[in-house]
Amino acid sequence: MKKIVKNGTIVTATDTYKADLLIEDGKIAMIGRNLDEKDAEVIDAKGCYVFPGGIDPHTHLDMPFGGTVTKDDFESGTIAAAFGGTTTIIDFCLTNKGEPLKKAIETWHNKAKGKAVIDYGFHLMISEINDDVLEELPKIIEEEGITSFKVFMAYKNVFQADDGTLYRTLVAAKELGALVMVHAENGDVIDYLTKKALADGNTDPIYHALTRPPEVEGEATGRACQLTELAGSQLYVVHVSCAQAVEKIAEARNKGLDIWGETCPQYLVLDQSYLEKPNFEGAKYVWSPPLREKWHQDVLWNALKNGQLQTLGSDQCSFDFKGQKELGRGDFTKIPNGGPMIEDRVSILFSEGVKKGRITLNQFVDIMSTRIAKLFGLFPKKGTIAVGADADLVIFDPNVERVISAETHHMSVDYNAFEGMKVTGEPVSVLSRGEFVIRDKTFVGKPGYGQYLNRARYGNYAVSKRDEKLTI
Ligand SMILES: NC(=O)NCCC(=O)O
Ligand SMILES: [Zn+2]
Ligand SMILES: [Zn+2]
Repeated sequence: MKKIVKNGTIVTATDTYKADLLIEDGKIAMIGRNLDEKDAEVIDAKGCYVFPGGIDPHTHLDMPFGGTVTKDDFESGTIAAAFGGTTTIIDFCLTNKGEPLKKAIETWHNKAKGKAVIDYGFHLMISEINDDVLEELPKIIEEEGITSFKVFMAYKNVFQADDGTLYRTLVAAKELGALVMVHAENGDVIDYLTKKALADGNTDPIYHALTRPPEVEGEATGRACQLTELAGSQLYVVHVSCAQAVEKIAEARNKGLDIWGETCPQYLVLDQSYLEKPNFEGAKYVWSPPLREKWHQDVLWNALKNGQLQTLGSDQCSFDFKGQKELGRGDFTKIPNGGPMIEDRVSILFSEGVKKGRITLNQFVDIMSTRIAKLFGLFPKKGTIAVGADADLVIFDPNVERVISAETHHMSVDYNAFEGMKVTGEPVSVLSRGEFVIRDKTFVGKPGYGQYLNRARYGNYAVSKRDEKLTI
């Protein structure tokens, strides 16, 4: 059945205006004033903004890590995402050295299939580059539409790749039309500092932050930028947390390099003192890079405002406090790294960003949706409100005030990192390809409704033959 969204204010990355939207066959069919309501279900968006659905470019659902598995899987994780106004996620597919990449991707498809309630794609972790990997990569781009590769510069002896692997990934990505993503922290220095901290008897959660100082993030970010320049390739730095990393990205962009930066809500509103909470509660705030001293928050907000950073990912990687974070009692290196962020990403950006005058409404849409769609080969199918685009829509009440809490959130973890935080604004209804997933703040979606997204190549490859099929 056709649907018409009426009386709302449409907001895109460039425009804010009052109009109705006609939805047909899951797509936006018409935008205009006083559209004919005949045979259509009318959705009243009075007093609300109508945004393109949020796109979360950074999630870890159902991921084994730190001797356990993230609590949220593709079902609970995508339901929580939808409640928060996100209609697309891109999750990280982990790979194992010596194993075909295709096998890892199959594993990830099996995790998501039948569970996701919104659309999803995958990034692919690159842990080694050899002849087998180089032979497989073009097929993975062609057949799977995975056009972004992730290299970890940290987590020594777990995920960490060496500089040669990063450089060769950058070269391959340039040739193939893919975007290389880096977790930029100097894993070798962290390894030394953590061993030293433990040897000195420093085992509390705060030492997670103290052994990963901002300089190790700045150094790795700068190194990744230099290697990108050398390879003539393109780079996306995930979860930027500090001034030192922003500085390196800004410097590289000023040189004209094709380098992008993402930050996360936790770095914008929480600080290092959270790791000092008593009774081991600091463990709830252990993720990498760690929370920083408060002054870094202003640097990150300014970077979003002036375009030095361009996107907001959640880095959703949730572990219960009880039984999971607690694995690290007496040894902070055993606390599984990560936090539950998928649900509050959009609301925090709106409340702390738009409502507090740090970014504009249109920048908000760009940062949480449009730019991400463009960088990761989903635009204009996703990330905007335009005729022909998927009807992924958020009807958002900008004035409602509420308090974030684990008691009311929809993630399956036993705490919320933003517990007690007052925010203004909330998604009322969320549609994915024209169907309600959230209706009047109630989940009405279906596990398995979410479709896998075969994404277009990066940048100028967007005109290639395969991508023409994806372009509307
Ligand atoms: N961020 C974090 O601590 N956990 C998820 C894995 C990663 O992104 O590094
Ligand atoms: Zn990371
Ligand atoms: Zn991550």
